[in-house]
Amino acid sequence: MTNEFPQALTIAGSDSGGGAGMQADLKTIQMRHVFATMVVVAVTAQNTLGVQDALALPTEIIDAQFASLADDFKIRAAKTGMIAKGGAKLLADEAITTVKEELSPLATLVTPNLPEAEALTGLKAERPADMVKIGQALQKLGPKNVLVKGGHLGGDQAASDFVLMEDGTSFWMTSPRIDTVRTHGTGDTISACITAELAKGVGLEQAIRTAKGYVEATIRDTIQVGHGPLNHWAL
Ligand SMILES: Nc1ncnc2c1ncn2[C@@H]1O[C@H](COP(=O)(O)OP(=O)(O)O)[C@@H](O)[C@H]1O
Ligand SMILES: Cc1ncc(COP(=O)(O)OP(=O)(O)O)c(N)n1
Repeated sequence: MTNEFPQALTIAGSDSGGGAGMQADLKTIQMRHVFATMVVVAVTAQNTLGVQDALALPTEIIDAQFASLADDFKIRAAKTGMIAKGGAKLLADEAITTVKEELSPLATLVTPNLPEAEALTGLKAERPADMVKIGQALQKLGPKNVLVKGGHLGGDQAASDFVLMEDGTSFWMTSPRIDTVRTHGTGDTISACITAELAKGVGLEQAIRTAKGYVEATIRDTIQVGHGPLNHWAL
């Protein structure tokens, strides 16, 4: 008997520009040699400059997509998320409470950027050390593991992310900050890569480290498309 090919799920919105959302997830998961399935929850009119419009899909068609997948696939890891870096309103205010109180406690890992972490905890990060307190506050909401992404600290500080694991251990992942504004889709890309690695059976810490390396490569190896998407072919 052959081993079943690893399968992962992304529950996401569509980005017409192909740089973030479910398109970034699909490209990333494919690059990790995992079969990607998708539940589309919204459609956005978007490009690498920003989000121009968005429409949430009716619950019935979202439920139908889950039912279709359940009938056919053996999904080993799933991800969701839809708040954009630029502050574009992809999630209704009342949904933030749902994310906090109902979704977070179910998660193996949450991967907020700093504006998202602030919305969830009320804590602001001005320097890397503040990210430790944020990680601890987030873990109290119930997710087992927390990855606080530091891309928004800006300035000349390195791109440092803080990880707090279920057993209380923690580690930093630091990479040189690449001097670019072309980072649209980085949040989706790092979490999709983690999801794909988990679907393959890789341990969580290794999956997170692999994803940090992959997202750095997608930012560094630029391609001439529009105003500059990530390069999901990067290795
Ligand atoms: N200019 C950059 N150079 C290198 N890595 C970056 C840069 N900007 C973001 N990153 C990395 O990309 C990932 C996502 O970053 P972040 O901007 O914090 O989240 P989001 O894309 O969700 O807004 C993190 O691992 C972060 O360290
Ligand atoms: C449809 C859709 N979903 C999610 C995002 C957010 O993507 P993310 O990688 O977190 O951040 P941006 O770099 O895209 O702001 C999105 N833009 N679109």
